[in-house]
Amino acid sequence: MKAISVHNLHKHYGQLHVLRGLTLEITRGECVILLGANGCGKSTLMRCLNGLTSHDQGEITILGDSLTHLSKPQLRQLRRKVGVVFQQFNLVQNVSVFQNVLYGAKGQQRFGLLASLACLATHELRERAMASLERVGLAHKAHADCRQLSGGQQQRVAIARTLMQDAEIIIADEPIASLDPKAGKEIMDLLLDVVSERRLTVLCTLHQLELAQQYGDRIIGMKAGQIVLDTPRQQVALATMQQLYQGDVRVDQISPPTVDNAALPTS
Ligand SMILES: Nc1ncnc2c1ncn2[C@@H]1O[C@H](COP(=O)(O)OP(=O)(O)OP(=O)(O)O)[C@@H](O)[C@H]1O
Repeated sequence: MKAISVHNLHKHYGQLHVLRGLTLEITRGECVILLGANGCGKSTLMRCLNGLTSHDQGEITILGDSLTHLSKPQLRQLRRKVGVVFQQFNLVQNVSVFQNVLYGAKGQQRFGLLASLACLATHELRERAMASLERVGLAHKAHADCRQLSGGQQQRVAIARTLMQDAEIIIADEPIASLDPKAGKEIMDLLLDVVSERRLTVLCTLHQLELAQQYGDRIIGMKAGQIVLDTPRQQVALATMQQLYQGDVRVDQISPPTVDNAALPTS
């Protein structure tokens, strides 16, 4: 079954035509890395997939449900199945780590931020929040203020929050962009471990081409609002991916996937 299906997607911001007939399918359980130069429309696509931004034309189907035909309550329900991890972590800064994770359960049992602050969560939810924090190695920081954490630790909290949410799909928009290389690799390792344990589907944008090759089952490349590269990671050469970032290369000049990759890891 397809986790994500996008057909002929268009999105404008005023006169700016950002997504230009984008079509994409992601099967359940796949880990897909999305590459593309600044401004090509990656974040806009991610936001459309999560229903945070509305699209102008085209069809998005998430876990079998078309976003176009959902009522607002149904959309809210569907959003719970799509966890998001952002570059800026998007944590509530003036509350504890534990409360941030608990907040991932919003929508379950009419549970929201106010309830998390007022400690109204059930025993079961609180146990799950602590187990999520343990899974990301931060149980000992449960009562710390998020502002006291490093960037890598804050991203761990964001991942724990998606675990709490019981998401089936994780959309990660440059999750390691603000981290140093070591912390970035640790976060990618954690994310991919969690994803494989729970058989989740991932769509993750990165700008680090070597990491894309290391972590993606499949690599897709965007240019000017369209998918111009779509290939299993074993079949993509670094040079092909680099073409996505060369400003003077037109969409129709991106090389097709090559199989000349003796130097690339195969697993
Ligand atoms: N809310 C908005 N209103 C107007 N223009 C926007 C808005 N969001 C994005 N844009 C513009 O749409 C284009 C695509 O932006 P988007 O953030 O999707 O690109 P991106 O590929 O994610 O870039 P980056 O790699 O820098 O994050 C850019 O030109 C951006 O300035």
